[in-house]
Amino acid sequence: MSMTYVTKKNFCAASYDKESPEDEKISASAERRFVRTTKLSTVTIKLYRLMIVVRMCIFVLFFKWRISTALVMMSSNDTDYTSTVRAIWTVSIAGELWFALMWVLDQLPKMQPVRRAVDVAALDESLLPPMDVFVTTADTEKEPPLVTANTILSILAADYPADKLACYVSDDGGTQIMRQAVEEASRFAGLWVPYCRKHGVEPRNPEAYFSAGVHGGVKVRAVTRGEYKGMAWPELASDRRRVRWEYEELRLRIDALQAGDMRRRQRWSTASCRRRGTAEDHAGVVEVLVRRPPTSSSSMTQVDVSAVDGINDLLDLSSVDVRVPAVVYMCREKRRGVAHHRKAGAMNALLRASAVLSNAPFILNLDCDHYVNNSQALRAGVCLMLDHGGGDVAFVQFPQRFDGVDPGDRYANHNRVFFDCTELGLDGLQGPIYVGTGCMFRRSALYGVDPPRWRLHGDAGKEVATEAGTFGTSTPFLRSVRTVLNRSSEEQDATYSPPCPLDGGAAATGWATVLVSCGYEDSTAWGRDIGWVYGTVTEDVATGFCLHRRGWRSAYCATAPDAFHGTAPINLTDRLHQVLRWAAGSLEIFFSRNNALLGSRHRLHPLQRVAYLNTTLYPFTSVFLMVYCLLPAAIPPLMAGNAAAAGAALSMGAPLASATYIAFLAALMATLAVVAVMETRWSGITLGEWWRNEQFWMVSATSAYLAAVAQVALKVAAGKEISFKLTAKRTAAATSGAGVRERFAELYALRWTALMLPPAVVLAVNVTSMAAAVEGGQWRNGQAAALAVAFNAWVVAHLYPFALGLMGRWSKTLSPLLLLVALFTIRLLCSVLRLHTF
Ligand SMILES: O=c1ccn([C@@H]2O[C@H](COP(=O)(O)OP(=O)(O)O[C@H]3O[C@H](CO)[C@@H](O)[C@H](O)[C@H]3O)[C@@H](O)[C@H]2O)c(=O)[nH]1
Ligand SMILES: [Mn+2]
Repeated sequence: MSMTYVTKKNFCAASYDKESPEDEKISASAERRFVRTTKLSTVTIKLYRLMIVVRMCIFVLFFKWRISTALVMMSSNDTDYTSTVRAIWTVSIAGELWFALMWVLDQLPKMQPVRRAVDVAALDESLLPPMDVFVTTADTEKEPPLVTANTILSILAADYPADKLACYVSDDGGTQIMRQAVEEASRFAGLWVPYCRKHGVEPRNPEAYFSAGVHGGVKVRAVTRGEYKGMAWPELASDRRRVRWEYEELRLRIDALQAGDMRRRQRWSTASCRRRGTAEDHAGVVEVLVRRPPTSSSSMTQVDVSAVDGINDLLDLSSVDVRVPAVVYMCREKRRGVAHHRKAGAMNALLRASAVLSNAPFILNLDCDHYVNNSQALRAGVCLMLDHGGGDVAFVQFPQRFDGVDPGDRYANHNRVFFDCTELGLDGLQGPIYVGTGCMFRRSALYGVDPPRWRLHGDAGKEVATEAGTFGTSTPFLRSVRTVLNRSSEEQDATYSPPCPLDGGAAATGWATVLVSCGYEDSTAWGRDIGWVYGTVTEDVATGFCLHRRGWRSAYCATAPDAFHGTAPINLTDRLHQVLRWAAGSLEIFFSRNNALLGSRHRLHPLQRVAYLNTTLYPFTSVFLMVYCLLPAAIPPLMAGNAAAAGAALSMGAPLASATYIAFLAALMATLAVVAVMETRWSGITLGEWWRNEQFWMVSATSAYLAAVAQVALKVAAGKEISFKLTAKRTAAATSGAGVRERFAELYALRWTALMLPPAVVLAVNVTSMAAAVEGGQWRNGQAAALAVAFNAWVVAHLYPFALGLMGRWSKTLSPLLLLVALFTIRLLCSVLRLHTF
């Protein structure tokens, strides 16, 4: 089966591109070509680059003119108001400079995209390396166990050798119901996995598979005879019916578990005494629920897994591989008063526990709601890792795609501009930024070693591994680290067999339990130099940055169909909390030792550094935006009683200069639009998606980003930690069968009206003070007014999704209120322009 995957390839600066002797050795021994790369050099991309350069030239001319005019205005004014006039000009120009800078930081890293096709069919079965998949879950209320169970099932059923795959579930909530749910899922896997293999069904998440076609409006994915990939078409219908029946049973059982748990809230008891534990205080547990199956796939007989008891009565699986990959349940120890570092802490615990159980050279991380949507996804990631030169790739980031977003995507959940433009653009440099779920890692990279091309003497990792001060004191773990670091990248494929059989032996689980105890990381380098990075709520960006800074590359892997699917927060409360967390986390990174401007001058690609600067600075724009929008309104009160000074502060003086200003404004807007159109052309996103993104950016900038700046200011000044508020994951079941209106009912809740206040106040104040100025004849020159109105119109236009959310009934048609706002803006613009011609 051959599938075409389109992504883009990493290129570092030419000087880095020299192959190390080790690389040459590898290429000589095996000509590995799983990835085909072509530089994008269409007319569109050339025009795109040209327009970016043109716009940057316009910036230069604009600021030259703007600053010189300002200097003239400031020097010719010697009234009592000189300092105020000066301050207003300075603030105003500072705002414009910031907006220009942020645009440049955002655009530059996108200028060199390349296209990459991954050839999964070329990847021989024997080359597939062992893979550990980490699933994180933290709260059974916000993250229903059924969702996690489905994710686990999709992983177990992925098209990957069962003896090379292991699924680890981290339960940060420490609830026994989660463990039971994982066990239920593992048991059902005994039926589900062989069924998927027999009929080649997709997607391999039972909930998504069985509900395809149930939801109105949601894409239907029923297999037709033409697409059928399995081995017994006539049997498909009856097998499907039986498996569906069993799945319904599973669903009822897990729902019943959850209903029962509501009353009892059973958690693992605390470590210190036999008290009942809480989410923040409970013992560490590691349990192998399904052991690793025997290696030989020729033994098609049933294996020793209780899960498959009696399945031959249900389906004919006589010629199907019925082996199920290993499943491990893990709950790290937590104690009150001891920092647990949120998801990063959970990932590090998983990294260590898996090291003594299976120690696979590659790791895939999926949040509990992100399931495998394309069963070949794991292989696609492996292609990028094993390709010639892939030894320098620390991680492969897949785009995040979401189910069940409202058809209009009014809160820009799909994030297409980020994934399809920014991440793709970065793939042409040193690689995409790590943004959490759907990311495959090279284990050795997480142990803090240099990538092969920067490794001077081949085995720099050896000394690191022996230091208990770096990795902690567990001898079995140090042994496993040494195994990983001494293995060359060539050996990280299938020629390597896992040292630990994952047989559920007491010794190994005992070691693992020690490794997930909460004191294990004390006085070690965990969270700083190795593993996932602590100190920020966006551990993903920080971890990726540390890897890139060491000289590692990353790769972007967009597959068709999408590799993984997850749920997105579709109500505004959750969405804004998510955006707030990302913004606050970014600023935390900016104020940490992982600031993009610091360190490793020669290993980080210059434009990669620019991208990280942009990623960690963007929330500040909200402050400039608010000040800039409010400024024109603030002038008349500041200048009360002195119309001449107010005029000086507001205007550029001569009408000729004013015409220049309008011309600049038009040129800047036009080039912005052209660049956007070009971007949609080369990346394949639609103009609507681009616009939605702009709109939601404005919504966030006038709300969540401001809050993030405040939160981080509090952290920097008073040390107040930023919390990780989990996003609620809905079950598809909760919404199945309902109409679009009911399913997105939350969107129409009026809860967030308060958020409309800041922009509404800005608009109202500006309009009132403008009207007053117009009446008083103070504004002989219309520039400041035009500026204020243009900005207000921009803000209002961006609040469109908001307005739609508030007025659900008219969401499909043009709402009367919006029409009113538009008319009002046009009227104001007309009067300002007329004013200008006087
Ligand atoms: O103490 C914690 C907190 C969170 N999680 C897990 O972290 C994941 C992400 O949480 P979610 O609420 O879904 O956040 P999102 O904003 O949807 O996630 C994005 O942003 C996060 C960083 O802010 C990344 O960690 C995620 O991988 C990325 O998908 C979930 O699986 C949680 O179970 C834990 O395991 N322990
Ligand atoms: Mn999530």
